[in-house]
Amino acid sequence: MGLTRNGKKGSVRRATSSEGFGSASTYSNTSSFGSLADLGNDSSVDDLGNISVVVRVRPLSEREIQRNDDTIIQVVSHEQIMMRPDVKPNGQSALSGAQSTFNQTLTAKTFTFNSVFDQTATQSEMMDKSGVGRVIAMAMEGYSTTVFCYGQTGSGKTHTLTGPPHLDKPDPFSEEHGLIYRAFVHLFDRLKENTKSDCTYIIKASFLEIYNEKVIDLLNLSTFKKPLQVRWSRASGGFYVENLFTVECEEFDDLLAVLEEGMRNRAVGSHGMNDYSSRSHTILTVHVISELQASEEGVYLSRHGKINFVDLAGSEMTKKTNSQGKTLEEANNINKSLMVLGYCISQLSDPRKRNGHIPYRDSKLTQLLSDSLAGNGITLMVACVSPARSNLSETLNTLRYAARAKHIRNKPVVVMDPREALILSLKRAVMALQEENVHLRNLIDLEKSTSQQPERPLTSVIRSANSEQVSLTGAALDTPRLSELPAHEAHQLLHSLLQENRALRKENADLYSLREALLRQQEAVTKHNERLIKQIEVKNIILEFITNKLLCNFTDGGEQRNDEERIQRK
Ligand SMILES: Nc1ncnc2c1ncn2[C@@H]1O[C@H](COP(=O)(O)OP(=O)(O)OP(=O)(O)O)[C@@H](O)[C@H]1O
Repeated sequence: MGLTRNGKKGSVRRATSSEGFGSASTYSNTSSFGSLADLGNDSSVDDLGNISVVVRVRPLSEREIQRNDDTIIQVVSHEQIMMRPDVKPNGQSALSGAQSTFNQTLTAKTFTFNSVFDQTATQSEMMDKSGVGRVIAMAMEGYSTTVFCYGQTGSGKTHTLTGPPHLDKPDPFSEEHGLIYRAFVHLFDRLKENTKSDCTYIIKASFLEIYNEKVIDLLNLSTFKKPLQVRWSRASGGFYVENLFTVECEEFDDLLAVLEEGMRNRAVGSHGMNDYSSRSHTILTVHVISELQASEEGVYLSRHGKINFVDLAGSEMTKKTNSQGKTLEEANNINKSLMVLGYCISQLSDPRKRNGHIPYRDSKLTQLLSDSLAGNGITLMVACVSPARSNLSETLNTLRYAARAKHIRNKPVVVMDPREALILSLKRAVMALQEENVHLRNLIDLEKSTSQQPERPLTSVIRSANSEQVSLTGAALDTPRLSELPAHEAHQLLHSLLQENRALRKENADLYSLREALLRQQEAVTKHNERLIKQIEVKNIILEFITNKLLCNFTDGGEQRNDEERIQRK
C-alpha cells in the first residue's frame, strides 16, 4: 500500500517481530488498606462471556500528587478491585464528620472483572493478559471483534490503546507502545505463521472519528468539511459508514501508516484535567479477510473478520475541566453520546429489557457500536480509572458501567455467507445423490431378481461399501442452524460433506456401470434364449415332419398288410 495524503507517504517504520515486548511480569497488589470483611459487592464472578471486561488503574498524575490527592483504589486480586473511600491514608475513617448524604458514596465497594491491572501494570502486561490475543485470533477466524476503552477524561484510555502523547514518532522497540501497535505486531506474526497453510489473508484498514456528532474519515481530509453518513444495511443487518476510505495493507508498515495518519488528524485539545485530551471518539477498524481453498474443484471459502479499536473521548465534569466555548461544546457532545452509550449498556445488561427497544439511533457512537454491544461480535472493554480520591464519583460510575457491560450477552457468529451457501448446496447435492443411489440399488436388485443371475463380484464390493458407509448428511441435517456452529465445526462439517459427496458420486458411477453390465448380460441371456427357442422351434418342426412321415409310413404299411391278408383269405 502507499497511503498518501497531501502527496506525502505516511511515516512508516518497520518492526518485524514482537522483539522488545518482553513477557509479562506478575501482578502486584498494593495493600495499604485494612481487613476486607463486610464489604459491599456490586458484582459477582461471571463466566467468560462474549463481552469481557478488564479494568486498568493508572498511577496518580503529577497534578494529583501536587494536590496531595490520596489513592482510594486497591487491586485485591487479578480479578477484584476495591474502592476504599472510607479510609484515609493515615488509617483514619473518612466517614467521621462527613455529611450523612455522602456516606453511601463513602462505603467500600468490591467489583469483580475478567482481569484487573493496577498502577504498575506495563503496556506489555496489558497486551499479554487483557485478552487482546484472543480477540485477534477470533478476528482471524472470521468474527467481528471490538476492543474499546471507556472511562472519564484523563483516565488513560489513549495511553492504553496507543501510548503516551510524546510517542508521535514511535521507536519500534519502545516499551510504551499501546495495545493497537502491539496487536498489529501480533497479527502480522500470526499471519507469518500461517503462510504454510492453504489460507490466504487480506488486511484492510479504515480510521474514523465522531466529532460533535459528525463522522469524519481520518484518512480523507475532505470529510472534515463534508462529514460522512451513517446508514443502515439491510443485507448485513447493521449500521455502516458510507464512502469510508478503506486501505489495503500488505505489510505491517502499511497498517502502522494508517494508525499514524489517523492519530495526526484526530481532534485533540487541552483542558484542566488533560493536556492532550481526545475531543472525539475514534474507531480504527482492521479487516481480516481470509480465503481458504475448500476443495480441489477450486471452491474457495472466504471469511470476513475485523477488529475495531475504539478510543472513546472521556466523560468530563465541565466544572472540573474548566471547559469553555469550543471545548465546552465538545464536552457536551461527548457527555451526551456517552450517556446514550451508558443507557444502551444498562438496557442490554438487564435480561428483562435486552429484547426491547435499544436506542442506538440516539447517537452516532451507539449506532456504530451496536454490533459490538449486542450483535454478533466479541468485545473486550477496557475500563480505565484514576485512583485519586478527587475522581471518586467518576471512578465509581465507570466501574458500575463496566460491571453492567459484563452482563451483556451476545451471539458471536463467523461472517461466512458464501461458505454457508456452499455447505447448504453440498448438503442438497448429497441428499440428491443419496436418493439416486437408493433408486439405482433398487433397480439393480429388481434386475437381478428377474435375470436370476448369480451375484457378481462388483455387486458384492458395492454392497459391502454401502453397508460400511455412515451418512454424515443425515446427522448434519439435525444440527442446529449453521450460523450457530463454531467455525472449526462448520469447517469439519464442510469437509465431511465434500468427502461424502465425492464418495457418493464415485459409488453412483460404480452403480451405473454395474447396471450397464447387468443390462448387457440380461440382453445376452435374452438373445441366447431366443436362439434356443428358435432352435427348439426348428427341432419341433423337424420332429413334426418325421412324426408325420412315420405316421404316413405306418398308415401305408397297414393298408398293405390288409390287402395281403385279403389276398391270402381269397
Ligand atoms: N497507565 C499509565 N501509566 C502512565 N501514565 C499514564 C497511564 N495512563 C495514563 N497516563 C497518562 O495520563 C495522562 C492522561 O491519559 P490519557 O490521555 O490516555 O487519558 P484519556 O482517558 O485518553 O483522556 P481523554 O478522555 O481526555 O482523552 C497522559 O499523560 C498519559 O500518558
